[in-house]
Amino acid sequence: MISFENVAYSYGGGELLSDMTLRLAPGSFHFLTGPSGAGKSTFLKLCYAELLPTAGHVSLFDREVRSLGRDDVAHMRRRVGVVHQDCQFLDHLPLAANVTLPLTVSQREIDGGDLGDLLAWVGLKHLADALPPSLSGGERQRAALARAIITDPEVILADEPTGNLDWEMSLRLLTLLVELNRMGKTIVVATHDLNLIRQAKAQIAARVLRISNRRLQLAGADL
Ligand SMILES: Nc1ncnc2c1ncn2[C@@H]1O[C@H](COP(=O)(O)OP(=O)(O)OP(=O)(O)O)[C@@H](O)[C@H]1O
Repeated sequence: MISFENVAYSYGGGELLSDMTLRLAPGSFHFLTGPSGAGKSTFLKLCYAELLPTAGHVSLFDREVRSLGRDDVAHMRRRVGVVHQDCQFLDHLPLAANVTLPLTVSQREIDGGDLGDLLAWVGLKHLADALPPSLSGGERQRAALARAIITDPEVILADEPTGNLDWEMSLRLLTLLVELNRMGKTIVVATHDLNLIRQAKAQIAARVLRISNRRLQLAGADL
């Protein structure tokens, strides 16, 4: 699905990420950990071609990202759903319209029943008409997840999706991600929350990647 071969990334100073080699298999579930500023968000941006590596090769669905034109990137992005750390919304549009925005911009539509099912699945059907500023942190995160999966992507990348949530809401979000993985989606979740990782590992065969000293390591079974 996504592969890195000796990938490095630098924002201009020294290398932030160095010599990373990895293959994310279809249907896998990975957590990505590492200290603040280690480069977790940067890693995810490399995964969806928001950034291009400064050395090495990133392939998305067997295509080298540097060879992709603008249309190819747009097409690839539909196959990758991203839940951003800050999950921004258009505040003047109701939640339902925000969730369907990725379809609207590509001039596609969703059946009203399917949208209702999706909102019900994330527990937000009763808030379909609410404006984003009135939503709680947990509601925003679940809306961001619904928006990320409305295009039925094969891969879901989530950047600190439980960052500001209490434990109960974090578990609720984790359950949704686990269900998506059981449906066959490939998932990568960047998180600081080791308890969340332990909880997930009790339910699914999740692997834990750690960025340490610019390198990618596979964390041991102790987590
Ligand atoms: N656009 C940018 N230009 C220059 N430096 C950047 C840019 N974006 C991020 N950085 C720097 O790169 C480093 C890694 O940032 P990144 O957001 O990838 O880390 P992170 O591991 O996700 O951090 P956190 O856990 O705090 O979210 C940080 O030092 C950050 O300041």
